[in-house]
Amino acid sequence: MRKIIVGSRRSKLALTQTNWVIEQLKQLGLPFEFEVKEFVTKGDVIVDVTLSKVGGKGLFVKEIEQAMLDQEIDMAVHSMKDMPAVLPEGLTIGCVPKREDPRDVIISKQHVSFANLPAGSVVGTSSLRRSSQLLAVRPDLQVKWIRGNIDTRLKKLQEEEYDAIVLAAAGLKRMGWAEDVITEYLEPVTCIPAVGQGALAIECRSDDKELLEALQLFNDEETERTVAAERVFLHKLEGGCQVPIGGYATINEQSELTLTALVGAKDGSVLLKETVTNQNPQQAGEEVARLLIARGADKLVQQSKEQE
Ligand SMILES: NCc1[nH]cc(CCC(=O)O)c1CC(=O)O
Repeated sequence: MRKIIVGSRRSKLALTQTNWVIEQLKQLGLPFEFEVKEFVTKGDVIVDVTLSKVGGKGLFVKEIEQAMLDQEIDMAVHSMKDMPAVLPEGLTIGCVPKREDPRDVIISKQHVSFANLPAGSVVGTSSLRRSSQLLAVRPDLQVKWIRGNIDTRLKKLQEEEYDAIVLAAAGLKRMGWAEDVITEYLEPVTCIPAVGQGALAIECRSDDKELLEALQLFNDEETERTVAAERVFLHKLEGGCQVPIGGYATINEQSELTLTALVGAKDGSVLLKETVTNQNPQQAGEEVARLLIARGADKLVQQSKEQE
């Protein structure tokens, strides 16, 4: 039986996700053995600077992708939102499992909702997307940068000067911590999630026909289509994480896809949001990008790059 070597970051969340996927693939009867190989990526080592300053989201996946191209590993499970819009030549997303909760959540020390946080409360996040959207509703709050894995951030909330932090529901649910820690779910109308948030990407080599075919059993078409639309938009804007940028798509009973996307100014002074409905993920992503660019989104992205 072929042994599939699965690369994973060493964080608790990454290993939990990787082992969960392997378990699901085994239950679906895939004719493989699996072995996990752990990686400590640049994104895991550099925890003292804002992510956007050290090269962005690619940091979590690059080394694992190189190992895959070098045939040291065959497959990797990533958080979709850590994936750059374009994959390296020779690699592909072999399957997209069903999406977990896409929402952001507030975890507040005193268990008070976002609306009821006292003026001046300190909210921890290192995401421009989260901070700009939250400050747009509550300009009286103070944002303080926070980095590290989700377990580190939960610890910092208790031990450091934060009144609340913002995290993705998905990571907490996958860890089994959601019930214990979440104070409030933020609906996408308030806080558009990151492109791909809550979804996983199973990456493998484009020429690994045997694995690609087997992985199709674990693909969720609705998630694949919604995430595809979001990622087309991301690619058109190519903002990295230097501007507030978000995108969230859903599919209704008529199988129509609705995509809402957001681009903002770094300081939160401008937030542009557009929604489109289209059957076709590629068209939805392109259309929403076009509408936002017509309103100056590309200039916001350009400005933020010049400021770096
Ligand atoms: N920014 C890091 C990151 N990358 C993926 C997740 C988990 C959520 C997901 O899979 O979308 C997280 C933590 C967080 O944002 O709370």
